Amino acid sequence: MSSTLTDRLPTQADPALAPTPASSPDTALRYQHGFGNEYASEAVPGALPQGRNSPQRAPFDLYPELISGTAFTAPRHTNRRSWLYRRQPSVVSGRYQPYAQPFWTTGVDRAMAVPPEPLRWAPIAFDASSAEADFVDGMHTLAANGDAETQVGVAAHMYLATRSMDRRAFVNADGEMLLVPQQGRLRITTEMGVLEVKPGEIALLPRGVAFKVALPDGPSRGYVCENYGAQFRLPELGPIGSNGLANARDFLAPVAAYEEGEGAYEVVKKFGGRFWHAPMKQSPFNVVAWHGNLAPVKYDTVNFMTIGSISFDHPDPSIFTVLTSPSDTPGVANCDFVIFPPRWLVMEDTFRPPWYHRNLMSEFMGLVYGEYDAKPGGFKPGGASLHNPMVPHGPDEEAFEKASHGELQPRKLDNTLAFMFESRFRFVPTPYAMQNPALDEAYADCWAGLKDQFKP
Ligand SMILES: O=C(O)Cc1cc(O)ccc1O
Ligand SMILES: [Fe+2]
Repeated sequence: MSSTLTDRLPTQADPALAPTPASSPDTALRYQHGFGNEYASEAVPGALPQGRNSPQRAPFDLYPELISGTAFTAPRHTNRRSWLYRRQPSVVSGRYQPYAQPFWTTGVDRAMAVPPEPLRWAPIAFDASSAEADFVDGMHTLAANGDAETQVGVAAHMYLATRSMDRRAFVNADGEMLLVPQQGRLRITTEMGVLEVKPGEIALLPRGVAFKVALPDGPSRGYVCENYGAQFRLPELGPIGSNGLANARDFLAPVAAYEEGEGAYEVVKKFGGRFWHAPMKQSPFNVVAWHGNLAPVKYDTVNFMTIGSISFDHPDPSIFTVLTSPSDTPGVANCDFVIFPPRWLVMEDTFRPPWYHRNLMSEFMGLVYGEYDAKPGGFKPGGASLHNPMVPHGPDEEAFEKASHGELQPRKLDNTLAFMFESRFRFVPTPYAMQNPALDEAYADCWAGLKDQFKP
């Protein structure tokens, strides 16, 4: 059944709308700028009520529906909600039945014995479980912590998707989803409109907002942070000042777009760690206008204003934080999303790669493209590494040798994008991850040759 999206030009009711930056590849798509703004968008002029949210009858007899991503009483600076004006409310649905998705797990698995040593995976391959899988069925949890019931922790997943979702939608009631594509673009249709992301860009999809994913480039792979905790937000900038790192204006939210075309939908819902599905007679992408500050957004990491040392020493990687999900303890994140983008290294008399270290925080890392300076050989795009609390790690032998003896000219680390999901909670790898042929049994050998070179 074919369907088209009505994506008419924005109207006066779109004050936040500005042209998409020239760097964007999305010629057909339009976006609104900003992070956590009061966005407003109409696919049909006049569809947004003015001056109130729920008039006795909304324009064009649309149904107003409020989606609250935070408690009604959350402090104003964290409060997120949007008003959707739709052809039918979301509650119009068939009955839910259990749905099988065995590779997508939720929260800490206390029965799992986690080795207290560094773990690393080669690129996770498309295997039998991902043949003929869409974004939902192709999701594979590599590691998770916390508990969706108590709204604590995150999971690190890898999607291995070969099929677009057609008349199938997904709703995650357990957490928001931060998508980090590694191979192939994703065209993400959401209740609030359509976003397209390519490797190097990220998408942040709010908890509870229905979406579906099409794959314009065919088989697609990438990483997902499913966040059961407080919503990701921009970090405080402290002495950095009022500009820098990820600037709010570079985040892009979609404009309202509703789907036309006939045919039933299947809605798959993740709810309390279990999966359910229900038939729907209508498309859930039936929102004609919306306003509010809860919205899916995308962000191109080329816009990250990277700050580093211009004197000496290697700074803590918190300087590369794009988004943070705080926990109840100040400064100790439920999860930080940190990137290692192209940048200049200019430090004098400094061992420039990461130091050898142990950390209270747990570090799940992935590589979108290029080489990571601490592991030039062994860490590959599409792979992953996991350094849990107090697990020692650092540059491999090759990186140590080069960085200890190389000439300290200014040097550009170019064509590289690694990232880290850093959490206060230990990541527990899944059986899928621990039994995966990509698990690098020889990871520890990359440090084995580091000799005692003490010369008193
Ligand atoms: O371990 C890693 O590779 C991530 C990391 C990078 C860095 O520059 C400093 C600390 C750190 O944990
Ligand atoms: Fe580290």
